[in-house]
Parts: sequence; structure tokens; C-alpha cells
Amino acid sequence: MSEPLLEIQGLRKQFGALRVTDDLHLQVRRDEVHALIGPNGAGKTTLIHQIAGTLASDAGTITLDTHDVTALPASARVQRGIARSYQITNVFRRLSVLDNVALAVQARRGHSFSFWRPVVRDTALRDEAAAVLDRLGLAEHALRSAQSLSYGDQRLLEVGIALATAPRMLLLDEPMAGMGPQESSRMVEMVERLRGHVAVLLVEHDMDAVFRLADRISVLVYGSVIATGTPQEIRCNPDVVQAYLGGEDIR
Ligand SMILES: Nc1ncnc2c1ncn2[C@@H]1O[C@H](COP(=O)(O)OP(=O)(O)OP(=O)(O)O)[C@@H](O)[C@H]1O
Repeated sequence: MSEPLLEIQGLRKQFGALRVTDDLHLQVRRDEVHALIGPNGAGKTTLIHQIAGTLASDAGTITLDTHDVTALPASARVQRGIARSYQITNVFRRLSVLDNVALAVQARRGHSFSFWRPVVRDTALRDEAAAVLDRLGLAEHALRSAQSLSYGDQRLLEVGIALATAPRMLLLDEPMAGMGPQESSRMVEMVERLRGHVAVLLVEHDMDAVFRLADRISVLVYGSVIATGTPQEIRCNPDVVQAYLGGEDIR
């Protein structure tokens, strides 16, 4: 069993009187796919924002590899190895697929976007971006504009942009949302290939995908983790079945 890479203790985020995350504790190991499930409004997306640093926390700590990152801005967390995939709105639609990934590689190297040069002039950059596309199964689309990709491929590209920052902790917020069965299964295969190379925290409503992919699952209810365990443990946990599904079987 590996040591936790990400450790969250007593985390809280409050909007007015509403505590969206509240005394939240969670550990993600460095070699696991860890799924976070919970009813609508439980606070899953808010937690992803707090980990990524796009929302400041009101209490608690977030440590990555024992370094406290709670007070760091989002950009500094990316440099430390935390990446999240954003919605398609984060993709530069008119740029090529390869250039989109290369921009993220370049950002990781600490260059600002104003120094962006066509990727074709920078072999190392191009090779690194191409390797990411290979990993995603998008190599054949490298020179197409991002906007010409199918919906499923655009969502894969989002993950590619996150991977291009060479994360140790990858946050995926509903990567299968809006996908048909075929596209979902490509995303599942892609996440499967990441296992062991990068720690993955996966928020997903598609329970088939969750139970297929997760090494462990945490269940969030009213902003707190009520249970963490293997898929089998979670499936059999009476508190989870009661709280999450109102008493119905989880699958
Ligand atoms: N910026 C905000 N201001 C006020 N309330 C917010 C804000 N962001 C989220 N909330 C509220 O916090 C609660 C949790 O939202 P969040 O999106 O984190 O839940 P979730 O578990 O991701 O839900 P879903 O599964 O439906 O995506 C909701 O009641 C939401 O309305």
C-alpha cells in the first residue's frame, strides 16, 4: 500500500450560511484511481476547485507529498503537480490539437503565452506534445483544429492538456458527462492506461465507469466523506446505500 500523495484534512468551503464542504478528510494514494461519488449538490465540484486552488478554502489543509499547498494560487499548484481537466471552453478551438497540448507543455516550462511560437519550430516541444497525443489515441488528429474534433475527442483533448503539465495528481470532474457509450468507453480505457503513472481523483456520475475504474471510492454527502473503501466495500456499506441512494442498491 503506497503512501498518500494528496492528503486533505478538515477542509471547509462556505457560501454564506451554506457549508458546501465541511470537515472533509480524504487521502489519495500516488498509484490509485480514486473515485469521488455522491448525490447532486454534495460538494464534489467545489472540492475539485479547492484542491486545484481555483477556490480558496475557509478552513483545513491540503498537502501534496507532505507540502502544504493550501495557501498557494492555482498556477503554483500546477507547478507542484496538481492538474485538473477543464470543460471544453478551455480548449483553444481554432488552434490545432497538437498546438493546444504544446501550449500546456510550454506553460509548465514556465513560459508565458506571449512567447508562444508555432510548435513546428520547437522540436522538443512538438515531440512532448505528440507523445501526450499518442497516449490519448489522438495522434492521427494532431494537425486538425480542435473545433473539428468530435465531442468525445474534445473531452479527451482536455485531459491531454492537463496531462501536458506533467501532473502527479490529476483531477477529473465528470469526464464522461454528455458522452455516448462508445465515447465513454474510450475515456475509461484512457483513464485505465493512466493507472500507476499518475494519481487520479475522478468525480463521475456514471457508476459503471466508477466501479470499473476505481481502486477506491470515497462517498461525499453534505460536504463530508462518509465512507472510503474498495468498490466492493462501498457497494456493501449500508450507510452508503442509505445516504447515497435512499436505500436502493448502488448498482
Ligand atoms: N459559487 C457558489 N455560490 C453559492 N453556492 C454555490 C457556489 N458553488 C456551489 N454552490 C452550491 O454548493 C452546493 C454544492 O455544489 P457542487 O457543484 O460542489 O456539488 P456537486 O456534488 O458537484 O453536484 P453535482 O453532482 O450536481 O455536480 C450546491 O448547493 C451549489 O448550489
